[in-house]
Amino acid sequence: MTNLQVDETGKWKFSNRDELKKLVYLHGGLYEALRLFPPVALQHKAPIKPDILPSGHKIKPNTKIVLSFYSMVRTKSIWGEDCLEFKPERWISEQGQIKHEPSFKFTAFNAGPRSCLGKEMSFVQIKTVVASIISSFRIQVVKSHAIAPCNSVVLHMKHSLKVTISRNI
Ligand code: HEM
Repeated sequence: MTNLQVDETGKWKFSNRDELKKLVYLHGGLYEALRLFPPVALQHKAPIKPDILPSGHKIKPNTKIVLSFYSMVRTKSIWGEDCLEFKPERWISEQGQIKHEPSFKFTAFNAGPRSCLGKEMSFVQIKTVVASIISSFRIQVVKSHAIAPCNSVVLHMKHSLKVTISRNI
């Protein structure tokens, strides 16, 4: 295992997954973004035979149950009083290590046997790309820009995201 390295142009170099695991705050920021804005914001399931939900509700076969992941992350009983806040620290333990949450609580990749097969791979890619970009560029959201979610199957931004980009000196 090698340390994070900076190449001759000042950019970070990553040669293996262990190095990416050291970027704890980046991990927290990415998980927090996916927590508050899960790309798959709604999910539906239907039992093939009669079932009883943890709430006690009896469900007939083929009844469609819609789960709102978008609402779950905004529920105090699940994520706490500060559930609406963007807090990367939520994902960092007191020892400064990455903190894990059960997949039935952090549902951005779904949970159970049909959960996302690309979760680990997507984080390797996202972390590598984001770390490379922010080591070279400074990105700031345009203050007057209205940020709003768009009604669609996959959650995306109604007015896109306007930013200014400048080179890190
Ligand atoms: C941030 C990135 C990603 C997010 C948030 C995400 C989220 C999800 C979610 C919510 C599901 C369940 C969909 C459903 O049941 O309706 C899913 C399934 C799946 N994802 Fe991802 N995904 C991501 C990236 C990827 C990547 C990069 C790959 C492949 C390299 C991938 C492969 C799959 C596959 C194969 C399934 C179907 C699993 C099954 O049905 O057994 N995903 N993903």
